[in-house]
Amino acid sequence: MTSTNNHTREEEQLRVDRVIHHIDQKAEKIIARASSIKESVIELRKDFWEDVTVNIDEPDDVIETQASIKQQAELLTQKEQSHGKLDDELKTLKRLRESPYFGRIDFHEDIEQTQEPIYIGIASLMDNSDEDFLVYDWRAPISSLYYDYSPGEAQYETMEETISGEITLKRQFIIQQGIINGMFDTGVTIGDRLLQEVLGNNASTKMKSIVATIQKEQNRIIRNKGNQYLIVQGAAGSGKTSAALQRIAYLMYAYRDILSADNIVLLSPNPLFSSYIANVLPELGETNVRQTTFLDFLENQIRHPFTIESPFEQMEYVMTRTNQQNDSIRMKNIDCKSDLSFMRLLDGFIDHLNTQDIQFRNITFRGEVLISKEQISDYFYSLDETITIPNKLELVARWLLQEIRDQQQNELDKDWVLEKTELLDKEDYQDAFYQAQKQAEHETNEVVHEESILRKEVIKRVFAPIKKKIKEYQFVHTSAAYQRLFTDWTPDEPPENWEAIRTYTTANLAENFLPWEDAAPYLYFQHRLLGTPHDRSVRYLVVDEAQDYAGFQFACIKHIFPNARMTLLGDINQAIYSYMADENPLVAASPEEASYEKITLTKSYRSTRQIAEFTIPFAPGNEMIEPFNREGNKPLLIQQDRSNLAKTLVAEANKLRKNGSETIGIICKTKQESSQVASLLKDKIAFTQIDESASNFPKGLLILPVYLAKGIEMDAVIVPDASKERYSNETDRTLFYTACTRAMHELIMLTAEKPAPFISEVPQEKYQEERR
Ligand SMILES: Nc1ncnc2c1ncn2[C@@H]1O[C@H](COP(=O)(O)OP(=O)(O)OP(=O)(O)O)[C@@H](O)[C@H]1O
Repeated sequence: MTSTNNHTREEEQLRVDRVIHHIDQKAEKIIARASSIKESVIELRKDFWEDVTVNIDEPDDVIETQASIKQQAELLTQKEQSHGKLDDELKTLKRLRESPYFGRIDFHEDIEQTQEPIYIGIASLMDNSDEDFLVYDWRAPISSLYYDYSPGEAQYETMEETISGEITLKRQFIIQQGIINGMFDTGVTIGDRLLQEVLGNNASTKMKSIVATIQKEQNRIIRNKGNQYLIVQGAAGSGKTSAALQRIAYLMYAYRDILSADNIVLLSPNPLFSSYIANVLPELGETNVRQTTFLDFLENQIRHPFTIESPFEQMEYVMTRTNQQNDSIRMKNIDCKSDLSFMRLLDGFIDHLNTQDIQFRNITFRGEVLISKEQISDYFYSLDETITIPNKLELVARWLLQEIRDQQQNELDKDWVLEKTELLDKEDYQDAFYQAQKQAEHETNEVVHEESILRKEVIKRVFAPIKKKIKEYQFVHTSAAYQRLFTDWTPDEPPENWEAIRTYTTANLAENFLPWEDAAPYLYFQHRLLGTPHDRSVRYLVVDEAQDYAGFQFACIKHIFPNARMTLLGDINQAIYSYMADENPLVAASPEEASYEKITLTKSYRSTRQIAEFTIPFAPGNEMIEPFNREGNKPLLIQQDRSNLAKTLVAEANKLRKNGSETIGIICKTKQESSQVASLLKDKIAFTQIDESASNFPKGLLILPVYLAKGIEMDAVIVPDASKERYSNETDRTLFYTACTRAMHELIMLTAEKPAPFISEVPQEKYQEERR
């Protein structure tokens, strides 16, 4: 990599100046257009009622008035939308003005024999003639050259063809406030110098976009097309989350005519993480996609008012259990319900329900049973066995609605109906009057009375909630049907400990409580029973931290979104539960999948070389991990007396802060340990304790359990108890690995006893040791 000379730099700065001048001119024009639209919007709003013909004397006039209002409202919406678009354009120009581009390639096309410098930035910018690109969007097909090739032979794909040629120059820029502050020509691979700069910065409390330094292997993820499942296994800090977000931005660009932010759902591990990444897409000029956690998703989907345990509460149980509890029924329940074999068991139970045992609810009206659950059950089970349960339920619903319509007729002339008409409001009376008049014109034999119309209105309203419940299949008692699985049914091949699991689950259901491991099975059961109202708006699903989904949970997601394309990103080294490993999609991407591709990211960017070299020897998986070459201090292991813990933590935190660390995480194994450390440090140093409700984290000193630190990063990490007592088994290995790999620049571990066994797997020269 060579620094370019001053002359070239001046020329490049002149181009930046020209582009900025062009941006300013363009912005002025847009502002003028926007203000004229704004004026016309104000006018339209002001004169809205003048331009509308309002006449409600006759029914025909009412219809005309409605049409006129609709037309006027549409005009207003159109104008407001084009104003919104101009506003977006202005925002993009503002971002471009700050830093118009970050890269340049000179590409000599084989066929065209042309060579134009191509400048690449966060959005496209055309010249005045609207013919040539002053800046290419980083997602444009030609821009992939920048990420995929060094100078020399290169090619890129357009929609129609592959274009080959030669890159004769590849240049990177750091442009801030319109000034080139750094400029490098690259000979071999892109980015080292720029990457060094970027990665050497302090951690941020919000994730940043990486468009200027996307690496070739990351670009494969970002621009991946064609496969229904894209599975990314990547070492800690290899840029999985970053690649996922740039991929979303890429998809929104590449498929902009058919895909919007609403069609993409991102499943993230916790609210803290959601807010951590919330700025990336807006920074790139894109709208944020729908983000949810799996817990929120389950809470929204499950129809029974259960209290659902959070995954963190489950983890806390798993990690704080005593030795005697290792074999507890809770652990057995987790094993059983996380496994795909439980899904097969549920399928068997569903088959059984097809012939008997579904629980129904009475349909009541004014305190009386209108159609009893027994009648519903009889009707249901009289239907052909070969029809699926959801299809039979549809037939039942149709039958029930017909019964209700008959009942409506029966009730129509009763006295209570007339009494209720008094509760209708003025408009209803007016409506009834018009309708009566209109019908009278057509019906010659019969006189239509307003009263009968009003009665019908009352009946319609009173029965509306019942009909709604029928349409939502609320006549099925899903939770009672589920309960039968554990009380009245014996599977052909009961899982291990089935008796104990039955008792445990029945007790929880009686309390309306779903432990975390039961939540996905219940949702799956609900979907299989009632049918899946496929959310067709979800076209892409991106699942981050995918290693933390049990086999069952992932299969449930696939069942609910059978047509969505999915990108699953995770790191098996950071999986909390070892039992999930064999069924996790990251490990066992099932070959029977229609179309899947697995990409492995091995280069780790977050931590200094010293921290990465310390963590690699005890990484739980066998995947290769390559540290990025950024220098720092060796990790420090401090052996000290337990009574000195508070003193050492305060001293180390202060030292780190003095040396430039802005975000320092004291990462504990559990919430319990976090609370102990917090009470120890109270009044001795300022800190923020992060719990699972946190949706933001500030700079400074943070105390948090490792499972909430997933996906985020800090300048410095202190592990307050790295002893063998705290971290010993294989699950602890992944937790310890996750904690250490959150550190960008500094890693300090304290122990009062023998250190965690994994540390002894690291060659002694890879860390420093101190006794205090
Ligand atoms: N190409 C890149 N250019 C600049 N920075 C990068 C690049 N790739 C990754 N990084 C940086 O490396 C850090 C780790 O990235 P990210 O959080 O996306 O990794 P991850 O694989 O999701 O990590 P983990 O699994 O440990 O949570 C971030 O600070 C990110 O900005």
